[in-house]
Amino acid sequence: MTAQDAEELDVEEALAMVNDRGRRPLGTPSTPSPSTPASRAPHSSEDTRHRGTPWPEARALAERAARSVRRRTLASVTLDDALGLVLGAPLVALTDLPSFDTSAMDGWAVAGPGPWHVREDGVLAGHAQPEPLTDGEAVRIATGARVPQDSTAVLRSEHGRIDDKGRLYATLPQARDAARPGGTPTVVHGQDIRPRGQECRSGDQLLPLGTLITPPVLGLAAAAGYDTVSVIPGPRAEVLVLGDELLTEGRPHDGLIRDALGPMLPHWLGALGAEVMTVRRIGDDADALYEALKNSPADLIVTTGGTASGPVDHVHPTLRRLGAELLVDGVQVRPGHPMLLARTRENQHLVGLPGNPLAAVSGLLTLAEPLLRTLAGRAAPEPYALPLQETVHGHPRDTRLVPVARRADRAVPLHYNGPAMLRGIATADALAVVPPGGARTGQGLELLDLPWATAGIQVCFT
Ligand SMILES: Nc1nc2c(c(=O)[nH]1)N[C@H]1C(S)=C(S)[C@@H](COP(=O)(O)OP(=O)(O)OC[C@H]3O[C@@H](n4cnc5c(N)ncnc54)[C@H](O)[C@@H]3O)O[C@H]1N2
Ligand code: MOO
Repeated sequence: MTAQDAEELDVEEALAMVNDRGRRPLGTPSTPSPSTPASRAPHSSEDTRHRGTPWPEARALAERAARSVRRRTLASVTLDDALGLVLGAPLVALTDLPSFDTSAMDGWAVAGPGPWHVREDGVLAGHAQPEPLTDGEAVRIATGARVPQDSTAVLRSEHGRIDDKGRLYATLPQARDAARPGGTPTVVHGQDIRPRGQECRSGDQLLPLGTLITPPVLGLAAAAGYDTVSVIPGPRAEVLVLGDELLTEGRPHDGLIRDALGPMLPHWLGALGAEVMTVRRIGDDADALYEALKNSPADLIVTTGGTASGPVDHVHPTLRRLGAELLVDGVQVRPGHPMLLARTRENQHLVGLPGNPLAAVSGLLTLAEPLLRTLAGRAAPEPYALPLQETVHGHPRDTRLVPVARRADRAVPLHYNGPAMLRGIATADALAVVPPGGARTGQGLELLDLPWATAGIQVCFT
């Protein structure tokens, strides 16, 4: 595909190309067929209605919900704003790299066999094109400087010696000639010259559409001549923290507790590819929630708390009042089973995370991760499994997500993994997917990596 073809793609086409390359996680069934309306999936059987959607299916539904979102246009952003986004067009070299024959070392550019007469002037990086050399001539040259035309090689400064008559001799330790009696140390043609176009020619595709823009991608784009890059815009997310019992500072007191999700979620969502617009605390006020949902311009609204059926659990009633379509209403996973996914209006979704903090993490990785990843055009992570260091109890019917640390190619289950606890996940590398009934020592379990555990930079993507 040419750069121009790529410019003409819209986001949906770009996403289709990216996502077709994606792989499904272990144990995830194929996405429900397009003929099965997502809205019916949670109600497909009595059992499901009662207990929620099976965990793998919930993830597939979240991914599929993102694919139903209308076409968005690709954006052109400066390199400063591109980190963590995905290339919306292939990165095509705008120049040869290097763009001129370049000295790879500090030393002398030399022409013909030595010894050489050293010219008075020198050549520095960024300077004008030097005069060509003639055989028997050398000129001082710096790393990164343009090599004079007709140079044979660059002789490193530590491999040359200038005699008292100003003549340069090679003192190459590795020169084969030098080992022979009477042999003259010489230089190999082209040595320590990086020829123009060695890395790429102008027009070469350096990276395909769909590449995650990491720090080295930014560097490569700059080297290849880019000021801006075409990207799939990050989905905009809004976080609504519910609960009258939440404090935003100080120690818990009088039955009030600190909001643990407000400080955590925007960064986590950012690491998953979202552009977080706001975090709002709206207490247990059903009207405030309704207004916030009705007026939100976000692609994804994430609520915390209020998903169960207590007297102030307003999420379900408010979604009904809005006429939202519930795509997932409860998931067969522990913790976090009351989590939900709804289509609030065309092209806008809501993920309802349970209020218990680890249950909220479970909802984040079960529903928000596939949705955001797909909207952002990121490829699904390569599925992988590690053997368990020790037995983990399972839920009789539901999947369990258990924080684990990776130690010497084993998954070590962490304690303090109750639904209300963050102490275990705070030192975890991943969540292990424990099948119903549990898993024994040595059994291989699928792991969902935490974004910063594998690529620390991603946490800075917000
Ligand atoms: N009758 C039932 N009660 C509950 C069920 C159930 O099935 N039937 N499920 C339980 C499970 S499991 C979970 S998980 C929670 C989910 O509750 P909600 O999503 O409605 O959340 P809340 O009731 O608002 O809060 C639960 C818990 O978490 C604390 N919380 C809430 N927000 C935060 C926050 N931002 N930071 C820290 N902690 C937070 C809140 O104070 C509660 O202690 O429902 C069970 N009940
Ligand atoms: O789903 Mo709840 O997190 O089990 O406590």
